[in-house]
Amino acid sequence: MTTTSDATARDSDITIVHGPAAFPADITTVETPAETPVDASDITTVETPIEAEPSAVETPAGSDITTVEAPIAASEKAEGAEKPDATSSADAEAEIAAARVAAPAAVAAAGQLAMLEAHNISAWFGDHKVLDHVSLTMEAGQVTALIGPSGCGKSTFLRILNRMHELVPTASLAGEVLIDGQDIYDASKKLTDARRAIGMVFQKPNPFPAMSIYDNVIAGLKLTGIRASRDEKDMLVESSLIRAGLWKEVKDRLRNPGGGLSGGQQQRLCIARSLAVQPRVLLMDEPCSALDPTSTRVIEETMIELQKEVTIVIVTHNMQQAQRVSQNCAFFLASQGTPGVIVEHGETEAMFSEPQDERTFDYVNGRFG
Ligand SMILES: Nc1ncnc2c1ncn2[C@@H]1O[C@H](COP(=O)(O)OP(=O)(O)OP(=O)(O)O)[C@@H](O)[C@H]1O
Repeated sequence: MTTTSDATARDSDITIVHGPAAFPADITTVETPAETPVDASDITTVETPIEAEPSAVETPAGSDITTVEAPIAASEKAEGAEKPDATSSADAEAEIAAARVAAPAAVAAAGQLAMLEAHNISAWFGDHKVLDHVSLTMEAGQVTALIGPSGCGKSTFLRILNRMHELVPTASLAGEVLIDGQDIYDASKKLTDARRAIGMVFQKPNPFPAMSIYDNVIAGLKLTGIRASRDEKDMLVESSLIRAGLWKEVKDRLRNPGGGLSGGQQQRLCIARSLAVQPRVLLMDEPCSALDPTSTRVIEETMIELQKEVTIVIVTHNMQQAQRVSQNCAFFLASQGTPGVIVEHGETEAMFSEPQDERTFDYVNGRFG
């Protein structure tokens, strides 16, 4: 057990992790061109190298210098922000951090479906407790949907599952997250291993807009310094885009900028980018909330295909979506200023047709939230 936080006093017998201390210390900033065609505000602090020429983003041979800048936006949000922007710089930086640490070993681990377990997770932002002893098993090869009203801690819980919560300077947590029985917060485990194995897709698509579709997919490899031949890269790009359900639409324009794709295509490009580093779990934080119904349907179909090879956890406010894509469901609630808890969890079908708790019944039937 590690204890690195003043939160220790609250739960002295459980793992506490705090703030950016565990963040990689070595920093290389990568800049996004200011004139990016789409949503540059979402990603400007994850700065892409100059004009996004593929060669320009190559990590120097044999080096391990590419990493992420401190989570500036996170500290700003900590000052009373009601809800963090899901596509904040911290998010994008963390995604790059995850990509950064991908290693050939991760590729070797691919194909094994992973079970994720959260035990007694409590979480704080400063003194504000936002989750209270939340436990949930996310079954291997299945989609688990996290549902509940705004502010009940779903995103916080999701970010704890791959150690992104600690990017917020005021954040602390207690509890355990196990991937196939291994605690990702164990002192002997690397932060980077967790982010490598457990990928994340955010609410708004955040590709590098000026970078080509091809280079967006393999951005993680470049940033990690993983060496691959041109043929290997070609195969990885194709397989990742196929798995993300985007290949047919882009195979003839792989050198076009990622920012030129539609919103739904960009989100699938981000999924492909996550898949390229071979995660065993994919966390998706309202991945369709910025998309039109057609794009949403395509992403949902992609998720249904992907669950055969990657365990998926999705936060969604869309009850129909939860029913369409998930086998299991957890209903979070934070009533009247109390920290979020899981009121009920189980098979999605049962949760919607025969909920055991009246509050679940009311929520899934649209009576509040
Ligand atoms: N960076 C932060 N700093 C301070 N408080 C935060 C931060 N992020 C979230 N919170 C607070 O934590 C609580 C849980 O937020 P969280 O985003 O996890 O809820 P949510 O259920 O995902 O909400 P939504 O459905 O609106 O996305 C809220 O009270 C929120 O204001």
